[in-house]
Amino acid sequence: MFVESRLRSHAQTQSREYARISPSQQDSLVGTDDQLFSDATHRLTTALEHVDLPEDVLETLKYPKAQLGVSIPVRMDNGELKIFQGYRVRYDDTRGPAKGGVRYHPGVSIDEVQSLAFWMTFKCAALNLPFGGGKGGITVDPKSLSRMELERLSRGYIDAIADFIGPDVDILAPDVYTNPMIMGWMMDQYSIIKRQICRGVVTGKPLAIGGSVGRNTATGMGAFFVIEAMAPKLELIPEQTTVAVQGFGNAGAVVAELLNKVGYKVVAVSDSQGGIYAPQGLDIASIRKHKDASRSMKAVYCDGSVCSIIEHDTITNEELLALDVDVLIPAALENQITADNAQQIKAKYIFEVANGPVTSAADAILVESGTTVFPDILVNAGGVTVSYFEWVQNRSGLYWTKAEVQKQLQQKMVEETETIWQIAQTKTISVRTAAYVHALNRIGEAVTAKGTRDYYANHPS
Ligand SMILES: NC(=O)C1=CN([C@@H]2O[C@H](COP(=O)(O)OP(=O)(O)OC[C@H]3O[C@@H](n4cnc5c(N)ncnc54)[C@H](O)[C@@H]3O)[C@@H](O)[C@H]2O)C=CC1
Ligand SMILES: O=C(O)CCC(=O)C(=O)O
Repeated sequence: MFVESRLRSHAQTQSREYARISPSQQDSLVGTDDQLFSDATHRLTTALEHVDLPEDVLETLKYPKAQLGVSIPVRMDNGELKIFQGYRVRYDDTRGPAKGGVRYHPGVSIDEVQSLAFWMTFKCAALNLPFGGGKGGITVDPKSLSRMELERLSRGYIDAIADFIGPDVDILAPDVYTNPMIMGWMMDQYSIIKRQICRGVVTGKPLAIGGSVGRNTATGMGAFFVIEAMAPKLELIPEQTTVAVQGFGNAGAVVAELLNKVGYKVVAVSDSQGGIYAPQGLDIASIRKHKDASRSMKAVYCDGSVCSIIEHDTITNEELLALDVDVLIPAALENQITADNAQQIKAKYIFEVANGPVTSAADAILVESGTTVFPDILVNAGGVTVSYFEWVQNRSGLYWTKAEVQKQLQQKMVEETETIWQIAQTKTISVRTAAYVHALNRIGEAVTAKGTRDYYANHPS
């Protein structure tokens, strides 16, 4: 009875939100292609075998709490009106307001946003952040827009979703192809609508308007702390450890550079155009500098003011994934390692900096071939952890130093890595399943603490 009425409540929330979207979006919201989401929830089913939680908790977590699809009209620079499709999903808010980034990418769909919001729920619980999971996105190629068009689109998105978000409801942040500048526009637009300054509705903002130092590098740095915490247990000696990184953006470039700085041999890096490879190791700092300046993946070595470009061998993203390296770091998009290419993976360890880069079918193949996967909901959680610090700073009005942010981040990442590793060892389960078990136990505790909520059973309408 309880489960039924709770599910009815889910359905009512969703249909109210459906009413605000176009017929074509309704088709996509009900999910014509829900492969990614069913694959994401498969992880939950696996973890459930190792936790002792009431049926109600598990049933509730199979569905997003609320989802919104919007059409965003944007006046383009040439005078034409274009309509973009946007989404926001609040997956679960049992432990606190929903929290998660906004993605701008041509491949964004409701299925993808739902999956990303699902992962955020478990990520925030795994790290013990007082948040639930949310995510948003717009189906757009941001590289094809001018800066003014991008700003109009970002403000239009906030106009469309303003009633669905809030500093105590659902908090936005950057993800693929969004950045502090866009977060600044979003916070400003929300504040205009609410007629008051609302810093806490968006994290990853520019420092000048309430951002936190260290948020921009937090995802890569968090992943670095996870790898460093695991290195002694996995007997990884930096100078003897080769690394390949797919995706050279906010997350991938930072972890590649930090590893390189402490001696790891980063032999390959890539972006959406492909990658470069040097078996003797790349100088990541110089590649990053050049990429920032020219957007192309080349290595530049400078001696004083004289700089020269070194042409390295190029490789495709598929070739990068199959390199014979010790550590592989997918840091681009989901579904990169699937049943089709998992057999070609030679890396001993995969640290998932991207969300969902390894499918569950691939997971099973990797277990067979002896590759250990450290999951996204742990490895890339540094971003949302510093987002939490930013939200706390916005609420208190007291701003932390870079050293404080990094110290707190390191402490959290190392502590949860150790705990999850211990769960995996004790229960003889994969690190991914251990991370879900850890998160599920915390979510279960929160559900129990809130009581039975028999209100729903007594007020079925
Ligand atoms: N930015 C953040 O704070 C967080 C990001 N993540 C995840 O990390 C991943 C990367 O995100 P960001 O670095 O923030 O994005 P970004 O927009 O800064 O960079 C994305 C990078 O991936 C590359 N890329 C895009 N498509 C690719 C493809 N098909 N093959 C190879 N490379 C490709 C791009 O060229 C770019 O270098 C995503 O899965 C994101 O969800 C996870 C946690 C937090
Ligand atoms: O910083 C945040 O709130 C969320 C970052 C994000 O979208 C993610 O961890 O996937």
